[in-house]
Amino acid sequence: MVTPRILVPEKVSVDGLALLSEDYEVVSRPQGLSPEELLSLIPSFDALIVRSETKVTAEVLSAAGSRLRVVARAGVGVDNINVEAATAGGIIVVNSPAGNIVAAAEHTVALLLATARNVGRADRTTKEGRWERGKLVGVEVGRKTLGIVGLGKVGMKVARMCIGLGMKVIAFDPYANPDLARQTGVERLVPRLQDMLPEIDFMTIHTPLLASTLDLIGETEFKLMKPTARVLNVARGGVYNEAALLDALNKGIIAGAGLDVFTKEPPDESTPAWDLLRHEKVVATPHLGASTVEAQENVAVDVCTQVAAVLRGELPTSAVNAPLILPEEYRALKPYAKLIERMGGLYTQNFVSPPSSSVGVGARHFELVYHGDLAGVSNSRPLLAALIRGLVSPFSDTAGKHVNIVNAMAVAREKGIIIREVHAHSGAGSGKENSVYASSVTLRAVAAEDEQQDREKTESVNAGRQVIEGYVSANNIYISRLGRFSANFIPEGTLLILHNFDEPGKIGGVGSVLGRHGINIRFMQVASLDLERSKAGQDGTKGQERTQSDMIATNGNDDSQHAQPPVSEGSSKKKGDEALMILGVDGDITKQVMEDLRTAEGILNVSLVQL
Ligand SMILES: NC(=O)C1=CN([C@@H]2O[C@H](COP(=O)(O)OP(=O)(O)OC[C@H]3O[C@@H](n4cnc5c(N)ncnc54)[C@H](O)[C@@H]3O)[C@@H](O)[C@H]2O)C=CC1
Ligand SMILES: O=C(O)C(=O)COP(=O)(O)O
Repeated sequence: MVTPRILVPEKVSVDGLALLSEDYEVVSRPQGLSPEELLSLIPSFDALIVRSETKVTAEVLSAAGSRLRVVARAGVGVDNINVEAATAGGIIVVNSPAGNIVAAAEHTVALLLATARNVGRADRTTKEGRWERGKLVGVEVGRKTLGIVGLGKVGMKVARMCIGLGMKVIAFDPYANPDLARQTGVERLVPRLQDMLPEIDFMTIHTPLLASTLDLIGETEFKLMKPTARVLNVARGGVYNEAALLDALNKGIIAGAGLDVFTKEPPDESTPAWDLLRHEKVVATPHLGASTVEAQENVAVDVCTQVAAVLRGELPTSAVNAPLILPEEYRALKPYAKLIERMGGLYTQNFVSPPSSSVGVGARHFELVYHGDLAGVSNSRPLLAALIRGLVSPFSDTAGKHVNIVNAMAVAREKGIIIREVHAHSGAGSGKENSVYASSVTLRAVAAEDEQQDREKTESVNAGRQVIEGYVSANNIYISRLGRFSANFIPEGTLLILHNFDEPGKIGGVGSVLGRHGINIRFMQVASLDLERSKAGQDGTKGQERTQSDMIATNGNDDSQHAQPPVSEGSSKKKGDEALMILGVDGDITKQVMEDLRTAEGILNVSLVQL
């Protein structure tokens, strides 16, 4: 038998590699490989172990052919790996979700203090022979307010450490577990990003880099901050818009920045990061967040153990692209799992992430109602796992996608999500329009018990606003209801969902905005207000509750998209005048496209949904 070969084109701790070298041939190139070298070497390897510098593109994965079985990321972020292409090629991607989080959090605190006390400049000028005490007066962090964006594993550690430094911590993360945040001492979880901006003295970001977090902090956000505010980034370059950050520092809109990560690493002269690195008000480090002896041992041991497992034909512990459904359940449940996962993704992106740059706060408790034939499903775990994956994925590059039937409950608990399953044995479908389908599913946000006193919230939930219904027909999946609107579309690809007044000219207006930006429209549909059910205030499900799962999710909020339109006094607009336009599009939907759509006449709200 040929000995499996493992390529390691980065510096990975020998403690991990030692676990592999006895049984496998390990080819280590700690200086790195050029993209061309990687392409030519990869076909003769069974496993690839990388950190953040190697770009594992679709081209690399296709050049690998059928021999490559596993790509391991000795760290957290997998944004340098094309996970979709790996999944399509049957290649398992694993990472080390927790091995370096202490290191990343400590580095954040190091940058916090260095930024507050001008440590970088002081060190440089002192070495140059200057003694500039008067120019280097800093600020204290104790009793100051830190705003954390992204209260996941690293964010939570930073919160604990900074509370220890005497800081007041507030946070924004639509998918944070509020109970855990409270127990940790986080004073407040704000429902919208901009709510915290005028208040904070320091900001630190700990989100992954996703379509929804790219340029999360730009010109508008910096302008809302105090001129004394300082910002930190030990997550990923691109979450702060680098050009806007440079401008904010140059114009004194904010006071300083501590940066470990950049859009291009190392930055070259073509990026604003080049000037940021050299800026007087910036303390910069070359992506050192995870670079401690301890963290490197942890992540190396973690991923090398998993690589060995995969090469032995076993399942790894932290697969980023693990299967959702076991093969035997695959055929019967696959379309429903796909439908429910998409409904979860649609929920999060349509109801939780309203179109404005701010992201809202999602519901914590859901009801998942199986109608018709599906009500008889005996093992619904893959369906629940699909829902968790759909709800969580838009906010995560790894946690969401690695949700599978084994770990779904744990992920749900971590996020504070609770899902109540209802098996509706009232014939095929309970809602009027569902009755034509053999099986359909309703996902509805419900008020959590501790929110029952909150009358407004309870009413908004009772009004049945955060509801999605879908069905499967001939193995295709469809959405038949979105909020208060009856619809019929395939939840796939990039969708723009526009809430508007149903008046002539809307379609032309939206078409011309998209045309101007070179966006191709694949399909378009107008969903009208379902007045009957809207009036009833619910979807009338009279399901017989059969199982109750102890799971789940996030913070309740009303959905802005389905709030009443701003009908002015004397206006002739009535409830029935609202509609949803659902467009399937191809092309890059930038912030500018969203802004232009949002400001188009008669448009009340726009969501960008990627499924
Ligand atoms: N500089 C370095 O060397 C290191 C960087 N990292 C990076 O730090 C980041 C965080 O890592 P973890 O804490 O392990 O990830 P995590 O997945 O545990 O936490 C991320 C959190 O961000 C939240 N989030 C997602 N989108 C958001 C949005 N639009 N607004 C607010 N919150 C949002 C999620 O709900 C989640 O709670 C990752 O990008 C990772 O790659 C991690 C380790 C070392
Ligand atoms: O784990 C992560 O996400 C990191 O950013 C660490 O990157 P590195 O392994 O040090 O290249």
